[in-house]
Amino acid sequence: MLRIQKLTKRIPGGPKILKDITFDAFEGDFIAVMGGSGSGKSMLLKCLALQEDWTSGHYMVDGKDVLKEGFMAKLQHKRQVAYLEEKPFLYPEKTGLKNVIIGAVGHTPAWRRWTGMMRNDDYMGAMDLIEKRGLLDKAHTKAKNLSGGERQRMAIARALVHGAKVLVADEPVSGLDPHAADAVLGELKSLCKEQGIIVIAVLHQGEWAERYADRILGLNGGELVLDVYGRRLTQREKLLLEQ
Ligand SMILES: Nc1ncnc2c1ncn2[C@@H]1O[C@H](COP(=O)(O)OP(=O)(O)OP(=O)(O)O)[C@@H](O)[C@H]1O
Repeated sequence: MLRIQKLTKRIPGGPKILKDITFDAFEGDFIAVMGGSGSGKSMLLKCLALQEDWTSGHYMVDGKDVLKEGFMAKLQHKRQVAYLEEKPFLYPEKTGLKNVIIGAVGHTPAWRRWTGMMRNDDYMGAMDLIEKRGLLDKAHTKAKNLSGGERQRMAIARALVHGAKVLVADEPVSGLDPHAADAVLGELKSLCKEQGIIVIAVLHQGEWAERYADRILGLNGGELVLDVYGRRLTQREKLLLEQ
């Protein structure tokens, strides 16, 4: 379980970008984050993935505040939170499989990334993840020849290769056609329901959020202005995100 208490982020010498954000997330939750441009959505995900320092707040993971723990505990938490970018980088000349195995910068020794050498258990683990994403027939296809949706699903496999329990995804379906977007979001949903992974995804389109997420968090000007469970947003709530 994650408990985010009063997360505040201020850029040194600049304004507060996130202000006292507080919410809990439980195993298997699919949480959509919505808000206008510049409302702080990406910064929230980066803070959750510990890619950005918090100015203040408490980040409770299974009862412990990871911000107060030592370097190793922070590193361990970082490994448990996978960060999926809007357009994840895959090495275009390498196969989907190799990308899944060696692409996770920071988790794989540099010499193995450069040489592409793989251990048998790396291979089996990656193939298993690829198969679960329904991409077995694409495992040996070069990344440059994968469709946008396939690339995104391959990137999901890569994000999970180190056993993440939380997946934060920044606009994972932006630029995809509706069919591919459905496949990606269906994939994220099944990770929540079947494996208990917490997914926190920035989704621009309300209809995706309403169809797939259990809960919608709304940001405006760095503040949490909405926390809505299992229902469509009202017109008034939609306006809160725009003002
Ligand atoms: N490193 C930084 N230095 C200064 N300002 C920053 C920095 N990172 C983000 N910001 C500012 O913080 C605010 C929130 O940024 P963020 O990227 O989280 O917005 P967003 O909601 O994801 O927007 P969009 O939907 O347009 O991607 C913006 O005003 C942005 O300019």
